[in-house]
Amino acid sequence: MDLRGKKITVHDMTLRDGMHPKRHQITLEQMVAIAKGLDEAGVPLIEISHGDGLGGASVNYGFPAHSDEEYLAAVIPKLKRAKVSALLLPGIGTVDHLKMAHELGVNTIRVATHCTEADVSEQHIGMARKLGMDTVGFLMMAHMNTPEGLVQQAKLMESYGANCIYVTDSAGHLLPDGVKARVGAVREALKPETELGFHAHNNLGMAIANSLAAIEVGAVRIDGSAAGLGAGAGNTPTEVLVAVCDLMGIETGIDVFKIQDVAEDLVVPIMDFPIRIDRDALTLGYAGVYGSFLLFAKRAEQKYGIPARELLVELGRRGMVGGQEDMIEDTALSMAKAREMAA
Ligand SMILES: C[C@H](O)CC(=O)C(=O)O
Ligand SMILES: [Mn+2]
Repeated sequence: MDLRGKKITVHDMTLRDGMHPKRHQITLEQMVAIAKGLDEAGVPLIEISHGDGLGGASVNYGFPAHSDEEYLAAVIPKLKRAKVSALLLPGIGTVDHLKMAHELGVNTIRVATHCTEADVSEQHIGMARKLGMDTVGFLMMAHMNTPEGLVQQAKLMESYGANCIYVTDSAGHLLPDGVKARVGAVREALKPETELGFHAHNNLGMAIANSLAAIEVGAVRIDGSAAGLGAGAGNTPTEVLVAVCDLMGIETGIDVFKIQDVAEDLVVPIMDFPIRIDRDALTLGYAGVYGSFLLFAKRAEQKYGIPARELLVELGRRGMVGGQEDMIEDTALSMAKAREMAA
């Protein structure tokens, strides 16, 4: 594929999706150091918030080391060029969170919904646009909708005021043809001025290939994460994406070696465990399960003795989606009881 001359905006997820494997415990010092490193490497847009978005601090999603306000207030003044985005899931984040982020200098708001529920994003997208923010609609678990279905959802978000729509492979389940079908269909259906983005998870080892497939059919914003720090087997590693793009003649504006150093010197040392495609992360991709369920399933394995892999397969079979985190423990409990009865 010849992608020479294309320009993309790399959007870094280390300090938001990376909060999942850190159990939302990144310190302010780590956050500032990594954000400054990303900025110096030329990353144009950096996402900062609880892993589940603004307002995610809760029993259901986990309490972070610091509030969204504290992270944003610590990082934003330290950046020279990079802009900051925040994720917001309606139902978790409120319009007040959105206003707080705007007041602290957040440039981009990404309003995330399940891929069949764009209608719940109207209020937040409308408010972000009213505030003059770069406003993105983020359709999660995109493998669970057809290209035609995604087009309808993307059009809704566009009609509410989003100037960019993301196809989000939350489970890392898509293969390049599936990415092309979805991103390509959405590209054809939206206004030419509406940008398209793609967010990958590397659970099947396809994050780079899928990101290139998305660029091929019109995505201009691509998410990455330094050293891949993100839910499941992580996101598209930003440093690998930048190197591959450089070789292919795709412009990112990011320094190939500086971003490697951020990954190696600042991000790998803070990992609580290696971000890799272990059997559980692979099962997320294989069974099409929401990336951030991984640690919940591993915890349930410890508590109820149900192997995380079996639990994840069952969650996939039941079609569980983000927001149903409380059902993970319920499912493990019922599987454990069923085993006890059968014994
Ligand atoms: C709340 C999720 O972590 C958002 C995301 O990054 C995804 O769906 O993938
Ligand atoms: Mn993600």
